[in-house]
Amino acid sequence: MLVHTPDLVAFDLDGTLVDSLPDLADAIDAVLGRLGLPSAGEPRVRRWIGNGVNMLVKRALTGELWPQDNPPPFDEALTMFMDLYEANVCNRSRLFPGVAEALKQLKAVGFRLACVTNKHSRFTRPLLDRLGVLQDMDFVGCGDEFEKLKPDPYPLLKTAEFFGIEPSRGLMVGDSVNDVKAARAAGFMVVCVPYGYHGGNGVECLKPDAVVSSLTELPALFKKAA
Ligand SMILES: O=C(O)COP(=O)(O)O
Ligand SMILES: [Mg+2]
Repeated sequence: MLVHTPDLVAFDLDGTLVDSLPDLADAIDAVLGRLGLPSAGEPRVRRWIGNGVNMLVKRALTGELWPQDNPPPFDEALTMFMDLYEANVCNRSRLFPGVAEALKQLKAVGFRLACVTNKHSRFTRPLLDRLGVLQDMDFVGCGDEFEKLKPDPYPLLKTAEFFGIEPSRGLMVGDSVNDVKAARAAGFMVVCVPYGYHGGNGVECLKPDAVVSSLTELPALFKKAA
């Protein structure tokens, strides 16, 4: 349940708006292959998405979820991944069901919409554009454009500032612990989708204000709010 109807709805990208796993996994496996390392495959890459591109590449090189240092050959692997994924950012990636309709509907009734992602700007706008939803966003903030990534509240606080709204009037819609922690620390409301890349446990464990199985359920949720 939401305490009130939001003035601003900020969406996470990977695992919330877009099922980007197939293209991310293909690019990671291509990098690993070029380095003579065994491929990772979609189930493992799924768990590595969400903390930005540097962390994704580190995780792929080490196989660890929380690697300490930059493992060699990190710089080479990162450059390779950036170029490969940028060139193949939307081969198999698709909007999750209901996303296009929900964004158009929310926009039509006057909500301000943003995409606040840890994804790099080299991938984010081209991907949203290819999937036909970039024009629905009043603001797009990417991982490399903020001083800190989610779960830090900084990206959401900057987004609220951009719109000139109180953080308590903002809603974050996301798929992972990073989104919930960022929203709570910023003072945003938070709703989760269960279909994304949230690791092993269900999103209910993250204690969001609500869980929606499709973004098309958001308007009904807002109607019930004060
Ligand atoms: O890890 C990433 O690059 C993107 O993650 P996000 O869109 O879920 O914030
Ligand atoms: Mg996500």
